[in-house]
Amino acid sequence: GQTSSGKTFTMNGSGADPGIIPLAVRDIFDTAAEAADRVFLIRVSYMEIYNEEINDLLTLGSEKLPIHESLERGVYVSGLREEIVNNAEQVLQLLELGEANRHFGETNMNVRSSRSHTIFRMVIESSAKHQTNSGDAIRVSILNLVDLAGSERIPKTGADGVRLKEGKHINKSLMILGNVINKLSENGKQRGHIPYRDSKLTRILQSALGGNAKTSIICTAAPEEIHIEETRGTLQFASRAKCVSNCAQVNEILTDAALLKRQKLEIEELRKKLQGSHSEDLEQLILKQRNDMHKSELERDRLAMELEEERRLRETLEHRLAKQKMSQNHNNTDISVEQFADSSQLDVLKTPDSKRTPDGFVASRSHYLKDAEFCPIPENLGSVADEDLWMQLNKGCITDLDMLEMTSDFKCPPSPEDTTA
Ligand SMILES: Nc1ncnc2c1ncn2[C@@H]1O[C@H](COP(=O)(O)OP(=O)(O)OP(=O)(O)O)[C@@H](O)[C@H]1O
Repeated sequence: GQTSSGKTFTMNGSGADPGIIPLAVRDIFDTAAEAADRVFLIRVSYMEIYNEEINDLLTLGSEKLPIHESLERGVYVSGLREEIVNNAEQVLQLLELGEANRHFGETNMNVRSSRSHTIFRMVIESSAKHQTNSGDAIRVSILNLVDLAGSERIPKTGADGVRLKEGKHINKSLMILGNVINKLSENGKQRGHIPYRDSKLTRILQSALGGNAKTSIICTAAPEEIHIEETRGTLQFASRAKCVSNCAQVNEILTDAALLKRQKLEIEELRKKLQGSHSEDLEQLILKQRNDMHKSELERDRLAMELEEERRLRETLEHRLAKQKMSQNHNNTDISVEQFADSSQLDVLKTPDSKRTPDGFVASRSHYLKDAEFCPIPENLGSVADEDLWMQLNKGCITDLDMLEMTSDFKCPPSPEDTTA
């Protein structure tokens, strides 16, 4: 608002009618007292920007403090005194001290015109009294209560000399504040560069204007018609400022211990999630491996049974061969087993067509020895061999009798029917 429209009065008020600053201070301490589960540390500072220079209002004779910027603290005024306070009264006393140090000047429009912008700052830190799952996080809030010097028309204020110089600085910084607000109120992509650095006021209030902050602006206007231009300008500024939208979040600072504790919790949660997501896959894998193992066991049992069967068969045959050999040794006229050295002949022992007798073996198979050389018919038998007699003479060594019929020496006796005919 223009000069003498009531900005300082709105912020400070009077004894009987306290302004925003004393009301806010009391409110903060009341709220802190209600939050029984948290401990608070509150610090205050009070500065003014006079002729584009920063003065500490809580330190007598302090002038021209520089602005610095760091990753940890952001933009800050170096060397500014910060007082730790425990109650509202303490703060109000400091405010009084600051007011006494502030630059005021008499103009045609205001006998006690603010010739500087002031920033009263409260830094409120809090942490949980008792340790919680979220660790020892410290919440940090900063409350800036700003009283601007009023814009002024030089002819109206009648400023000259020092007042004129002050007025120029005031107007310039207010114009830059207007530019910053205009830029911030533009659509995100069209915003472009925001000229925070063009004035100390906007630089210090950078985070409060367009950063992680909630900002309230009170505009004051003089009702007289003569000030209509200034009132119009004030209202234009207000309508632009309404378009700025910020996104405020809770600021937390973590101590090393709190950070470690949080990270441990996060790791634990992630581990649980990881186990949960893999358990189904693992179960399926285990099930498949069990099935495979079971199949392998069945196959192994089957092979073992086959092997056992083979072994038993082999033993039986070896046993028979041994017996047959002994039998052959006792009867030289019998066919010797050695005659069957040819493996193809030995194979007949396994053929299903073999006529099995406990002590005998099959001498031949028709498809192995087509001429039946294996079974010379004994001389005393003549041309016809009776099956029983053949077996008797051969001591159990029987041959394929069907094959005998095909030998050249074998003459089949005529059947009784044929003889009768
Ligand atoms: N609401 C109000 N009730 C009573 N007095 C008021 C009110 N608003 C302003 N005043 C009085 O008007 C005068 C000018 O007010 P104030 O100094 O607050 O104006 P300002 O906008 O801060 O001016 P400047 O920009 O020049 O500092 C003061 O004497 C103040 O006490």
